Amino acid sequence: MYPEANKGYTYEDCKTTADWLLAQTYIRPTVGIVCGSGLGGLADMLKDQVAFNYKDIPNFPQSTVHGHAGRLVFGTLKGRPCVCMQGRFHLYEGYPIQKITLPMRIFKLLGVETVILTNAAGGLNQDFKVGDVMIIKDHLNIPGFTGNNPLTGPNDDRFGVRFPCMSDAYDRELQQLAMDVGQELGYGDFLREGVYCVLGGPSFETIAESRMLHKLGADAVGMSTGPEVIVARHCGMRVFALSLITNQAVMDYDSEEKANHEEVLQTGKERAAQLERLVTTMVTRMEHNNYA
Ligand SMILES: O=P(O)(O)O[C@@H]1C[C@H](O)[C@@H](CO)O1
Ligand SMILES: Nc1nc2[nH]cnc2c(=O)[nH]1
Repeated sequence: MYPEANKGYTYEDCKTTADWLLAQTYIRPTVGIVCGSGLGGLADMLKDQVAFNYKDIPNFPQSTVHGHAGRLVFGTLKGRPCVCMQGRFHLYEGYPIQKITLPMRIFKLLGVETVILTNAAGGLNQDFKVGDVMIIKDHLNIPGFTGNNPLTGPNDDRFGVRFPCMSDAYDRELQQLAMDVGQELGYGDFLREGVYCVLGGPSFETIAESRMLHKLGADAVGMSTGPEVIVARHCGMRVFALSLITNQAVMDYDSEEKANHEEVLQTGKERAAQLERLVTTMVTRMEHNNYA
């Protein structure tokens, strides 16, 4: 009924991977974290680490992008059991969309209840500056507009319903928590909120494309996160996501700026410490407030 290309991993495939991981570590994570480009330092915050190279995990794809180490790290953040992807997968690496989102289903089967995703993104909102941290309140999933949605293909009800709602994709309590924590830590000057737009990449946007995306309501543009959020929500996990604005999308024909991956990684390095503190504090508070 469905073309072979749209066949994702089965429930049993996902279970094989999750059971393999559960057999290798006593840590039972309730929080899953995904590190964006240049933001892998988040994983180093975990204590009592048990780490796996992606190449050693059954069914797992490999990281091919500089700034994505390709390690799955289990550990604790202030006592709370977590699992952290130090490196994610992207459509432009050539993986089918079901493969880049597979880790979300593995998270679910490991017992994860809340997913925190980070990414590097280009700023479209003219009020944003490089180094700003944008709490994602919604997304535009452009690959989905052309039928490239990670839930395409047979639906397995053990994961979730055929037609999942996405108007509540980004958990509002967790957005508020991030705002509160950010203000307390003195990050108010660079903390923003907005709409993230996913494109397939790997080419950065033309000036006309950036202008169009801005007109469509996007505040930042990137190459990930949206598909992962769809799969995480499909299987009932709470989602919080943020973008580090690593560069300004070029919107002006007189501009001399040129988007490049080195700048993306450099901005990640410069903001890493604050981002790590924000996420760590949020995870601690989630526990106190019985989030998750
Ligand atoms: O994994 P993320 O979304 O953080 O990575 C972004 C998009 C591209 O992979 C890369 C471009 O510099 O950064
Ligand atoms: N598509 C896209 N992805 C990014 N990741 C980091 N910066 C950018 C950008 O400007 N555009």
